[in-house]
Amino acid sequence: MAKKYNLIAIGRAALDLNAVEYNRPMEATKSFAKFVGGSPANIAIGSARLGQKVGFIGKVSDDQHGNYITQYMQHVGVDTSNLVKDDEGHKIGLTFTEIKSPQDCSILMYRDQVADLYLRPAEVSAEYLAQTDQLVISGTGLAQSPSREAVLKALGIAKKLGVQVVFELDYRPYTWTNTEETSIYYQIVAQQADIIIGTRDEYDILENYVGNSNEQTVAELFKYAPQLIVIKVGAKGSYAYTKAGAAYHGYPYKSHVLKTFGAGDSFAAGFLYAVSHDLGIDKALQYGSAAASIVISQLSSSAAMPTVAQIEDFLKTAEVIN
Ligand SMILES: Nc1ncnc2c1ncn2[C@@H]1O[C@H](COP(=O)(O)OP(=O)(O)O)[C@@H](O)[C@H]1O
Ligand SMILES: O=C(O)C[C@@H](O)[C@H](O)C(=O)COP(=O)(O)O
Repeated sequence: MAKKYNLIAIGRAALDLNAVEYNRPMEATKSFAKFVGGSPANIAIGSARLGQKVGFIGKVSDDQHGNYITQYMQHVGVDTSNLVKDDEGHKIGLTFTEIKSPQDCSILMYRDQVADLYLRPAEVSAEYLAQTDQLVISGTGLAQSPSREAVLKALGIAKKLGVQVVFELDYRPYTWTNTEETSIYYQIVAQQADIIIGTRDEYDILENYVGNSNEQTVAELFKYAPQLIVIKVGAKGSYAYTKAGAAYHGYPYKSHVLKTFGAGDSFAAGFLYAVSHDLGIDKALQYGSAAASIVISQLSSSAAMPTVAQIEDFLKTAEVIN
């Protein structure tokens, strides 16, 4: 019988405050526009925009910002029954963005004592996870307890129930104490995940070593559960590898780039949509690249997530970056 959800994501839902005045440093930016953010929330929203049935496990502040995030996610069709309100006064995470130029963008995160990292294991429901085909785990959820144990509980339940586990490495240094610790927890989850998605730099963090080739990285991970591994390299595109030995190159598409953040989350939503619909790995990489090109041409990450029709339209005229 078909499950109620194609995908449930676990991790942070937060706020993006995106510079409205571009091409200047943050010090000179006066106006910021508010959007829902947080990598797993962006992936959930992107997936819902693509018509996937989506749920979310997380924690938001018990205030106007938490209300806004919950309401926005409901508005785009993400189930928020397991997006709980913090009862200990923790606040929402904030991400300020700086757009100095389309090539020179950065984010500044305020993530001290943020509500998402206080998600408790007791707030992860096996009944909820039994209703999904896929669980998307964001690496940042492993950064601190009790969120770390909540994520590991979700992983254990998913494995027991045969739910496909996707690990989005989503490395944000702000919330980690040191990279050795990150590597330990990343390896625990990566070795049990069915699909891993991350940038080359994030795999270096996972390995706690800089210098491995993609082939060395995937050969090591394929000794464990993973069946499909995606390694992204920004404007140079992406690579996908299967345990059966196939390798694919995802070409990036030309875009009227406004800013580069949001690329990874939209890529994940597009890629996972195509994988869930058995469209093949080449198509999945095309969907990921196209979704990313669309999102980086707009101010927001979450609000710019494309529909399937937008991706298909884009691909009709898309030009590959060589
Ligand atoms: N400047 C760019 N122009 C076109 N596509 C891009 C650009 N930057 C990223 N992308 C697309 O987005 C994907 C993910 O970007 P990447 O920067 O690797 O991830 P993240 O945003 O997670 O750091 C890339 O594989 C590529 O398809
Ligand atoms: O993940 C965050 O908390 C910040 C995001 O909401 C923000 O939109 C962003 O930086 C997304 O960038 P990406 O991970 O490169 O897609």
